[in-house]
Amino acid sequence: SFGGGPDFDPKYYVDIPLRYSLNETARAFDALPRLQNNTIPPRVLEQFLSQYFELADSNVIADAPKDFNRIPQNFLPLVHNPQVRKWALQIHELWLELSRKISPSVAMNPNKNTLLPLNNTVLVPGARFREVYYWDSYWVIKGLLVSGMTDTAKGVIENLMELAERYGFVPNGARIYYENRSQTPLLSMMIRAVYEKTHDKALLKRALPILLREHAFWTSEPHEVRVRDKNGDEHRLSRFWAHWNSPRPESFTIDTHVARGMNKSRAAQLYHDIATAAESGWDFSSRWMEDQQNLRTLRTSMIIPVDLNAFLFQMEKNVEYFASILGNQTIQTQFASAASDRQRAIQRILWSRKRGQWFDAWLSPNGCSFSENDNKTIVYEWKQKRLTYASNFVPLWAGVLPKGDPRRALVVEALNKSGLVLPAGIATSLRNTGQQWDFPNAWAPLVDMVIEGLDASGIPRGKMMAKAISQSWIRSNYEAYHQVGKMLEKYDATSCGKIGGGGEYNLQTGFGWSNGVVLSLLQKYGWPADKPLFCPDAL
Ligand SMILES: OC[C@H]1O[C@H](O[C@H]2O[C@H](CO)[C@@H](O)[C@H](O)[C@H]2O)[C@H](O)[C@@H](O)[C@@H]1O
Repeated sequence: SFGGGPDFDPKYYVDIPLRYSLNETARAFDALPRLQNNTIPPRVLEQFLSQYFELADSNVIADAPKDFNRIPQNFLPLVHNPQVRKWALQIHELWLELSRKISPSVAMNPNKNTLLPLNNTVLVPGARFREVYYWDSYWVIKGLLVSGMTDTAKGVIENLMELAERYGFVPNGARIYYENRSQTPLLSMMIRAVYEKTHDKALLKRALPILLREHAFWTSEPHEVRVRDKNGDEHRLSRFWAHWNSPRPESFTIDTHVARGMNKSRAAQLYHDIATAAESGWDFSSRWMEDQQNLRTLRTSMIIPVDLNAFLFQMEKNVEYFASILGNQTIQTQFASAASDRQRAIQRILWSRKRGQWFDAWLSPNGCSFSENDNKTIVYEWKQKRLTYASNFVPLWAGVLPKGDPRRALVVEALNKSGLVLPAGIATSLRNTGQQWDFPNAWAPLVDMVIEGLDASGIPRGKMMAKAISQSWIRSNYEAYHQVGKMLEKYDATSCGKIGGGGEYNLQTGFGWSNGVVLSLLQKYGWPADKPLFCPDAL
């Protein structure tokens, strides 16, 4: 509905293509009649929209990828239960609903579209998310590989690489209003997933210079910061940082409401921390707030996040690996050393042996000195904020602790006792703030990283936990699918089949990463013929 009702979504309006030129549209808008309080009557505005704007999806074309087969060859060989197979095939079929080609009109008329042109098939998350998203694509690719759609997966990577060539980083999503920030950097993991399936060296050759550029983006100021450990040794770690200090166009009305009553410079700082939270993928969460219930106290850009640094460690290891395959010794050595520096920094700054997990470090805006190596660079003071979030366990997945390291057992135990492991997956945090990246929501990407981390830990208890979490997650997704008829963006970890909620927009359906995670977990663990799929209490 238009005019600020419960279903009003500002993103819808910034996504519609213009029918005429920007100038012509602006002139017509300025000429609209206003009420005494300078607002435009809703009906006049609606008429203006239908006259001057195209339909929302008129710049994309539904696409059936060539490598899609209704029954893929060798599909889920370990799934023996017919009910599970039937559902998995329904999920597989959803790739058709989420596949789009960008209309040539987008490249021809960039000023009439906020959508960015892309040459290959685009896989969107679903519903309001009508464009490709950076970190979502990793779990979409995992699912596409299970579906035997390797060429489509390569096309998704090629799209992201084209964006990275254009901007020097992969933007949050393929819209012009996402150009000011990136998102959780998982491009190297996507490339590794496809390489492990195809052994396609040409892909690695094409990707290597792009990954070097992406790495430089995350390891230069303002993303990179310097800190000293207790012994006085200096380390470099990274943070999220959007180049934006206005309301997000896709959430304009929401952001201006959050910043109401603030002076200009305080509001600009808040808008920056809002966009920075969007770069983290955790928009929004108590994780970034000074006062955990108050969005107005976001400090995202002054936090060194555990997960970001774990992802960058993984990127460094992947580049080292790709360079070794391509026979590029210089890069191999350079990235081996970057990875070991980051591993040391993560352990010295973010690790807590006592708590068996890693915590985000909060930078002090006032307490800082200058680097001894170069007396212009700031070295921040910092403090770990010891709160429980699913992100505290991402380094286990990223392999920050080497194989056989006894600290892995501490992490498994800490996760087991954390309160995050619930009957229907992994809660994002322990705090219910009404924000979507908090309790009780459980998100497919976090659940997948926790499961994969536990499974790879080499600790028998961790392996058992991984399997049990996978089963409860699949059951919960199925139960919700059975009720709603759709795959969802997020679920509620407290009860099997319960749907997620909270946040600034309504619960979305589709849904790329949820589909990818169910398929990849079914590929990994299978499902015996006699194991029931419904929630335990529904049996
Ligand atoms: O429109 C509000 C915000 O929506 C996006 O964030 C959420 O959806 C993404 C797509 O599934 C997901 O990647 C992200 O983790 C979610 O929080 C978008 O990424 C934000 O930039 C945007 O402001």
